[in-house]
Amino acid sequence: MVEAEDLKKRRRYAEEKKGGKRRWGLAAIGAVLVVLVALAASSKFSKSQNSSCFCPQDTRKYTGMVEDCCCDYETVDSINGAVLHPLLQELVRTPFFRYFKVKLWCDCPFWPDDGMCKLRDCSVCECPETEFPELFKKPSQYSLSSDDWKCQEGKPEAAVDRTLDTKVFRGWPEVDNPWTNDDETDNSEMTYVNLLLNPERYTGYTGESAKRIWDAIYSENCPKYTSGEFCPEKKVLYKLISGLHASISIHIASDYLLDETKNLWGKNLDLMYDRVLRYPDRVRNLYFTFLFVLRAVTKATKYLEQAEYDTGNPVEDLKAQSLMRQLLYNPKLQAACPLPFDEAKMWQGQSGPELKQQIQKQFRNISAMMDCVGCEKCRLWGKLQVLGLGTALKILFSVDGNSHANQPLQLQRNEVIALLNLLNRLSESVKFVQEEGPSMDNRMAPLLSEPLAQESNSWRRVLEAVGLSSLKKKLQR
Ligand SMILES: Cc1cc2nc3c(=O)[nH]c(=O)nc-3n(C[C@H](O)[C@H](O)[C@H](O)COP(=O)(O)OP(=O)(O)OC[C@H]3O[C@@H](n4cnc5c(N)ncnc54)[C@H](O)[C@@H]3O)c2cc1C
Repeated sequence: MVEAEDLKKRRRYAEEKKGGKRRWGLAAIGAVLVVLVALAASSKFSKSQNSSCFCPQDTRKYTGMVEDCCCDYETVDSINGAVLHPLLQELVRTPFFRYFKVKLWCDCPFWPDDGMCKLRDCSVCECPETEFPELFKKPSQYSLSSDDWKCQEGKPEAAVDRTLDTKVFRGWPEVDNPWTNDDETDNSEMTYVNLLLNPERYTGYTGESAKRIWDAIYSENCPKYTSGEFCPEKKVLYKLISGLHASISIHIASDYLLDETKNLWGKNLDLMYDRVLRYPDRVRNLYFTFLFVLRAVTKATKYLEQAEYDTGNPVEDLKAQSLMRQLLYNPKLQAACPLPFDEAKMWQGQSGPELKQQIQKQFRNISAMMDCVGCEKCRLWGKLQVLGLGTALKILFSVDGNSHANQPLQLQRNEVIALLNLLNRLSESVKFVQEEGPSMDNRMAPLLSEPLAQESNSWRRVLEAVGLSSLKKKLQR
């Protein structure tokens, strides 16, 4: 009996002990679950606080109106893909739009030029004689030997005939652009460059020289506005430069020297993400700049429609004119985005005229800074795109909006070439962002959260030091 009683007690004790263990086990699992739920909730909270939800159903990161513009992101993407991009790609290949007149060898007015370009792709190829339109050609007494027309890569001092035939400007006025530093009416030291032979791509121009230029542009000439800034004029210059900078970075990343020994070129999506895609502000500024320049083109419709696209090649010149008309009068574009940017809202306040002068001076400084770019090809595209922006600013802000009665719009041939080539570059960049952005965000964002990207480069470096970059690469494979 005693033994049976004892046995029962022991069994009960064993059961209780087992139950106790189970309860402890359950409690521990519960605690872990609570911690996990809390972590998940807090990360969801922090994500929603940073407005960067990575939920799979949230496929569009950029929605609604592009800031200060009259067109939304979805429309920009669709109209760019269906109309603008294909037309612009063809247009910039026509002889009229592919030769750009530029002063490449200039002294930097701010500090000594310390070219940091290490690739031969840094240099600009001059136009081969066979490619040069008859009308652009120099008078015969000044003509060069065929050797002089060869690519002058790595030979900055090589002689280039800079005399220009005045017939080049037939039908086009000689006018200076008030927004840029170069005197566009001064043809001395100008040379013609075939843009198709000199694509905007990675050149190896980096380090202190490049950084100093961007730093000087941002800190001295277009400081970043505070988030509470209401004055649209003060934001415009910063957004235009940041949008252009984003576009340049995208072109570097999309045509990158992946393997120097094999001369292998291709996309560097990591770089595109690191420099642009992971900064939503930069992407937004790119869309803003695109719409701003598009508005300038559509505002100048009458002028651009009637201009002479004459290079002495009737078939190609007709094509240029026809493509231009298709762009200016495209019914899809007119219906979807009739007023990409409303310039009439600008300079309304009392200080309007003063503000305009100040911004014009700042932009002129930025354009002067292009003479300090220590890589020839970067300087070519820097100058072209800054002249394009200057032309957009001139069309939108230097001319009487409606009648052009006080100050009729007059554009130089080179301004039109710069404006349309700039629009094409921006259109390419918007397309890259639309095509690569969502998949890159999905791949990279969980590894590198947005506030980390924006605010703490040092944290990023720490994470990269502990192997985040190799993880990123593995995931990309
Ligand atoms: C006019 C110009 C044209 C150039 N063209 C070429 C070219 O054709 N090919 C080539 O290989 N290199 C070119 N470069 C060099 C290139 O732009 C970079 O400077 C270089 O590749 C080094 O890049 P980075 O990562 O140090 O950052 P950078 O691009 O030099 O940026 C410097 C700093 O500016 C800020 N920043 C970057 N992007 C933005 C943005 N979109 N908005 C606001 N702030 C920003 C960041 O704080 C960044 O650290 C050009 C430089 C200049 C000034």
